[in-house]
Amino acid sequence: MSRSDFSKAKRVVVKIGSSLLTDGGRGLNKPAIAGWVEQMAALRKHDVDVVLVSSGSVAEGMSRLKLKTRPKTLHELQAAASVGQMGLVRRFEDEFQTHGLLAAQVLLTHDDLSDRQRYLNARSTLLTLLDFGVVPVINENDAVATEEIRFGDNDTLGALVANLVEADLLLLLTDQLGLFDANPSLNPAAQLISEISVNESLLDEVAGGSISGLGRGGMFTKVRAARLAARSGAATVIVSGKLEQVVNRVFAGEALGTYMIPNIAPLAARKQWLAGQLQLKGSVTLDDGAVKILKAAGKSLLAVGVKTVSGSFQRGDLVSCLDAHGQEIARGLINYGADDAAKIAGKPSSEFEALLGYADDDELIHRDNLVLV
Ligand SMILES: Nc1ncnc2c1ncn2[C@@H]1O[C@H](COP(=O)(O)OP(=O)(O)O)[C@@H](O)[C@H]1O
Ligand SMILES: N[C@@H](CCC(=O)OP(=O)(O)O)C(=O)O
Repeated sequence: MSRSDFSKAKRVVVKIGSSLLTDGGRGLNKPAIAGWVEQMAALRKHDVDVVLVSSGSVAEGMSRLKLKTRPKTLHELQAAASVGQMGLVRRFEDEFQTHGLLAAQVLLTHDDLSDRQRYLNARSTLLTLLDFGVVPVINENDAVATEEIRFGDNDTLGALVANLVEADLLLLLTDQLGLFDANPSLNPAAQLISEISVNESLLDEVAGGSISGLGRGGMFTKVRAARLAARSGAATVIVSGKLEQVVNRVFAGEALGTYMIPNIAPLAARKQWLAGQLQLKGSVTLDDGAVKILKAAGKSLLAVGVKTVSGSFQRGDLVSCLDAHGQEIARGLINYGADDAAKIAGKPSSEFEALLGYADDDELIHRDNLVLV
């Protein structure tokens, strides 16, 4: 896909970051919100489905509660988010209404998307809203999201939503012109990267964290988001939400921001869901033979190829498969808990019964539950 194809996109996820929405921490930037909504409404007029992922609940809550700095404790953050979310959705609802559009609030936690059934439920709800012509306004359900079940940043949430609704385009609107070859907030000589493949390993070096105290993930999570989105074939553009008519101009193919080219083979729907799982419960280190077999794709992981097991996980948990250098090569849902996996590591399945007193699946991780990274 090249930039000129963006105009053919039928479904787009627009993510607006905290750094941008909050007018430097002084509550919501209302004129800017009106501007983005106007542009999204223009897309709707051309029958493009629009899903909005908006941050800003904590920042708006801080402003309403007159807190000068971002709260430190989780409960204060959750309280601030609950207060702020009211202002956020109200603002979007009012703005969409002026264009004759309905908005719907959808709050998600990581837990909602890591459970396959709930993932599918969320998908059906979002698709139904789009069928109704409604613009879903999504944020993390901060009021209940504890550390273990948080996305933490909305870039990741935006990418998983792009997977869920099979969007063509993910627009990450932020406070910088795009992704630079170094953090421009720290290095004035940094250069904007106009286009780059999501596969490019350089990305891991240049994408730093957020220093504003408002945003959470910085560019690190935007790069990860672009890679996740690419798994369902979505193109990602990281671009400044401060540019005049930015959404329409990106749609028209103008070379703004950073286009993260999704040139990886898209995964089947179930594997996209697996790839979007973030909470690893442990890891298994493989011998070189098993690494080769997994990389050749399409094969299950057998216990015989495992050298060591670490972490405390249960059957069905997500674990990482590492090579001898500790590099992750795949992740998947494991068929044995950590203690049993350690007992059968390096052994053929014919010995499982003698070692464990029972024999379950032959595979440690079945190929349907395994995804290369
Ligand atoms: N290579 C980079 N290019 C651009 N910005 C970067 C880079 N590395 C780190 N950053 C930081 O990422 C910030 C944007 O991320 P963040 O504050 O999380 O915004 P948002 O709320 O929009 O997600 C920038 O303000 C900048 O400080
Ligand atoms: N969900 C929270 C925090 C999300 C957040 O800050 O994300 P981001 O703007 O992507 O760095 C909020 O609405 O304030």
